[in-house]
Amino acid sequence: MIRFEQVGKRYPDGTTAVDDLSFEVREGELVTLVGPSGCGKTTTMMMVNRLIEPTSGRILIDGEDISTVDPVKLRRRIGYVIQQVGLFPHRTVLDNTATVPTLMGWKRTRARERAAELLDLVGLDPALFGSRYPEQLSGGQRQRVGVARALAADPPVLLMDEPFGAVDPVVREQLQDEFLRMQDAVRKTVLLVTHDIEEAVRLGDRIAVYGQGRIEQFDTPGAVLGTPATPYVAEFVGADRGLKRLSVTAIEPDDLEQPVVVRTGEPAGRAAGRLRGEDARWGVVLDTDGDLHGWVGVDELALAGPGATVGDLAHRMNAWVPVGAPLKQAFGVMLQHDAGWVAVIDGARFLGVLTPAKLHEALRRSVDADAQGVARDEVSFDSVSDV
Ligand SMILES: Nc1ncnc2c1ncn2[C@@H]1O[C@H](COP(=O)(O)OP(=O)(O)OP(=O)(O)O)[C@@H](O)[C@H]1O
Repeated sequence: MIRFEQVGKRYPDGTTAVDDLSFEVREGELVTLVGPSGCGKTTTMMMVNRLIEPTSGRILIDGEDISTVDPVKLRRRIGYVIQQVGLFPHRTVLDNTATVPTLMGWKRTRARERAAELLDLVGLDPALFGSRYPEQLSGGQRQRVGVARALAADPPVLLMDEPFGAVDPVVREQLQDEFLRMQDAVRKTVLLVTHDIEEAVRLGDRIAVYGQGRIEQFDTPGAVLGTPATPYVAEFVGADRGLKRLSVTAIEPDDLEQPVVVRTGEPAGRAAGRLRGEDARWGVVLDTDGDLHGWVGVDELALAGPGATVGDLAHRMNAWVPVGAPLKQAFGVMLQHDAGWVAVIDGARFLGVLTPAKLHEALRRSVDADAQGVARDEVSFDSVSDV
């Protein structure tokens, strides 16, 4: 969708801002550009909407060389969100959001309807916020309006330069979550600049890690954290990259252990016998539909009077996570409930339990998969490895 072919930018004073960039952002993909200050991220982004012209190479959008496209027309196809947001102070939130459709000649009512829809999408009630002025909003709300405005004309491409940079960490995480949910729905092709590796990992389908003026690694968050391509990348992503990797590795059914399962209706004595037979100190309790009910200890089953069923003695299971959740979430739940394992469910159905040993194995598996899995077929074009 957006393709950089050996793109370079050299300023008249001799500064090389970027050099020989080659990579591609696929349709509907979110690529984050991350790196230290001054490494050329913003320059890269501004070359896409021709606010900066490259001095070598070319950029294609949908196969079309953008240097041949009228910049004004080009920018209509490209939403642009910047940190300072740049809302017009004397226009209401609704009118700010309707700016681009209005410029494009939409009828006023249609532009405003669209703006209201967009405000809703970014979590601002248009009835409440639409008539306010930017100064009557919090920083996070202003950022949201910035995103709504960039999406108003439904551009296929979105450029975002530190879009969540100006807010505190809690609001920032909230905005990131909301943005991810929204991106799931609208599937824009997004280039997002950040200097924060956590943000890059959290948001990116793939990440471009910049060194000085060039890309050191272009890959999935898991691969960048698991197998950094160069010592520079390893240092940039941080010594705690193993921990960060927990957030991008999903729990899979193969990662799970199968503990002894007892049923709510089963007599306590019989269940105790089964658990002892398997040398288990506890069992997972499922109801008749196979849904997770709780857990029960072998000793309490053994001590129960005649006529007691497993269901009478079962404890609620608080330590559970859905399959597909990141390992980090499972680890967090283990710590929160001081549990040696967590149940993993699919809807209500019990799939198995994740133990610390299995968690470690899962992490190992994903590191190995990324190390061998140079299944990244487009590698030759993805990486700028010839430097
Ligand atoms: N007009 C200009 N003339 C000369 N050098 C420039 C000009 N604009 C930018 N540069 C230089 O190009 C390099 C890349 O700048 P760029 O703004 O792309 O970096 P960045 O990675 O976005 O940094 P930051 O995270 O600090 O915004 C920097 O060294 C910068 O000083």
